[in-house]
Amino acid sequence: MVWLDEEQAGFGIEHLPYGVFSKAPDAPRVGVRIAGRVLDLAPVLDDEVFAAGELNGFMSRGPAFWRTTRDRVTELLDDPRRADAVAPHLHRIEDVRLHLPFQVADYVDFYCSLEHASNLGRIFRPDEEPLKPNWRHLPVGYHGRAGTVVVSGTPVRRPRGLLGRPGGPVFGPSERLDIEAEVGFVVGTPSRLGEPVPGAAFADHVFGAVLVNDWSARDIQAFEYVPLGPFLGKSFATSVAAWVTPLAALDAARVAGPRQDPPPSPHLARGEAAGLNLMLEVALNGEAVSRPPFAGMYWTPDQMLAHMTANGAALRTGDLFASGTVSGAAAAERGSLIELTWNGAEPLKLADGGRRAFLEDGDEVVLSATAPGPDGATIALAPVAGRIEPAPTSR
Ligand SMILES: O=C(O)/C=C/C(=O)CC(=O)CC(=O)O
Ligand SMILES: [Ca+2]
Ligand SMILES: [Mg+2]
Repeated sequence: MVWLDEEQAGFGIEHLPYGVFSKAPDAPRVGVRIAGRVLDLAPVLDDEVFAAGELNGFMSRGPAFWRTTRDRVTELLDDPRRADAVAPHLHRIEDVRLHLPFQVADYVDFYCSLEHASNLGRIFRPDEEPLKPNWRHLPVGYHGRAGTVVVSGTPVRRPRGLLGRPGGPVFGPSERLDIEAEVGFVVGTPSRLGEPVPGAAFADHVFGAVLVNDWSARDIQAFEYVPLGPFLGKSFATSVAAWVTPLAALDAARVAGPRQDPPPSPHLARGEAAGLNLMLEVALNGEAVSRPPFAGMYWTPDQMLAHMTANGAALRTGDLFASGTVSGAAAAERGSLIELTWNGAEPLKLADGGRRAFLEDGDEVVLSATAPGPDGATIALAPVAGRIEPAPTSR
């Protein structure tokens, strides 16, 4: 098919992620990505739910509707006889603006990588056991700030905050600005308050996955977060990719999670092949500095869902829950600079001759990921990018 000639690896017909785009003077609306193009869904599917500037309405309709939509889009794009009818509704990605794909309801950030949690324990609490006693019993998490989730490409302004100093804290620009490479899951179907959602119901509620960069100011975080947890050190911006990969596109990427010892409580029992074989990449100013593997995450996404609703907390359309930093066992698989540079003690040596302990103004970070697709194809999760801007100078 003519528009598939310029196919970009990972965005073939087996992927079809959803996003929100606009082309002046028209208002933002829902599109599906195929190779380097966006298909405008409202006119081709003749449904007003796609004429909205967010995926929430579509996502709230539930899994049967997600499935028929995906089938219809696949058919439309696959059938050469439809090409003339579809062509006017396909736009080149370079010609459109991409928006935050969904209105974020609640944002939860987990801490599911054993390697990441152990590394941070060693760095922040060198005199203690790296893992707290609760860690192997539940996926530890906290509530983030939904209103500061931004779409890929949005500049990230260096935050200011109280930084711990021997003579007492001083207020100033963070000197330890970091990234966290994470995978986020987006809730489509809500649940009722008071009714826990078991992990087995994951596909009934979760619409899809996005890459997340949970920017973290380690110095602000270190001073503020005992005992209630991360607050301003992580709430200045959290970036998500512009395209949400539907769960159905990740079927071939499903793998068993690692063995859990001790076995979790029955309400957190893990489903079969509940892990995802995603290979992440962290690029700093165009240079790959880490390749974190998601397949080894100790707590799997179904367990995150079961845990966050175990007390009866309701799910809302647009809830985003992220895995926490993805780190593997090898040094080159760590998903944050604080781990890659061991809290700045071992700066990264970059190809351009530069060194980095933490992020400098002007640095650009791009997270990307690939996963096995059907029939040997590869799925590329859409990248999430952000560039650091200097801290504000006024008080
Ligand atoms: O272990 C700590 O004290 C701090 C951990 C984090 O900052 C990690 C976090 O936000 C959760 C995650 O991304 O894994
Ligand atoms: Ca995080
Ligand atoms: Mg909120």
